[in-house]
Amino acid sequence: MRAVLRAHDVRRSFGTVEVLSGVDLEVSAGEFVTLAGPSGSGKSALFAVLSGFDTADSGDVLLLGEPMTEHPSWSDCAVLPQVMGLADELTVAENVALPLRLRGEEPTARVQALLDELGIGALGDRYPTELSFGQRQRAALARALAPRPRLLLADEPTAHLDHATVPLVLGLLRRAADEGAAVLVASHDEEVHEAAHRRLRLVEGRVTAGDLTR
Ligand SMILES: Nc1ncnc2c1ncn2[C@@H]1O[C@H](COP(=O)(O)OP(=O)(O)OP(=O)(O)O)[C@@H](O)[C@H]1O
Repeated sequence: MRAVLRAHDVRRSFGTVEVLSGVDLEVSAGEFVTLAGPSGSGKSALFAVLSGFDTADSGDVLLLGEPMTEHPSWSDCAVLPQVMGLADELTVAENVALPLRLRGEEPTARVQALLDELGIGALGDRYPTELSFGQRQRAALARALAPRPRLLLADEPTAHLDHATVPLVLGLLRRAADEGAAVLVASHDEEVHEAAHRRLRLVEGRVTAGDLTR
């Protein structure tokens, strides 16, 4: 398997507190990997660095063998942040279609199919502010999946969802990996970790092989 994402000795401090103290990790094409860790351990801080949104103080982040850039394309790296970041001036369907339009494609049936699979097929014409948090989270996932990204980084993708909806989201994340994406998911949700091929854990600023106890 080929590493799509590789981080080596990544360090990041805020003020005098070193949150990431030499993180090493790799996620390969076709893998669904989860990251656990106590609240405040630095999972979101790590995702910000891994997605190019933030810059490490030192260390390397490589996407497809190249240094991570500040704005990777949605096709290379799609991010589902904890704060969902949908564009409020676009409808849900327009939001999901955006990564396709940005690479010059007309939106396809895939946009509606993803919304349908996530149980929000009737909400495509609404604006994000007219949706519940859980519905917005699903719309943001649809947008991340639409361009079939090589790397998908999802921070707490089930945080606002009810029990019936979690399997829909996990099914789509697994399918993205089965179709060749490298998928890394930070979560406190045991159900998410149970669905993973491999589990990691962030403890005291470093990533280790994880287990189901958080
Ligand atoms: N931009 C920032 N400025 C200052 N401190 C920050 C910043 N970002 C994160 N931190 C600090 O880094 C630590 C890790 O935060 P982070 O949000 O990454 O944790 P987390 O593991 O994602 O937590 P949770 O599971 O609760 O979402 C916290 O102590 C937080 O206060």
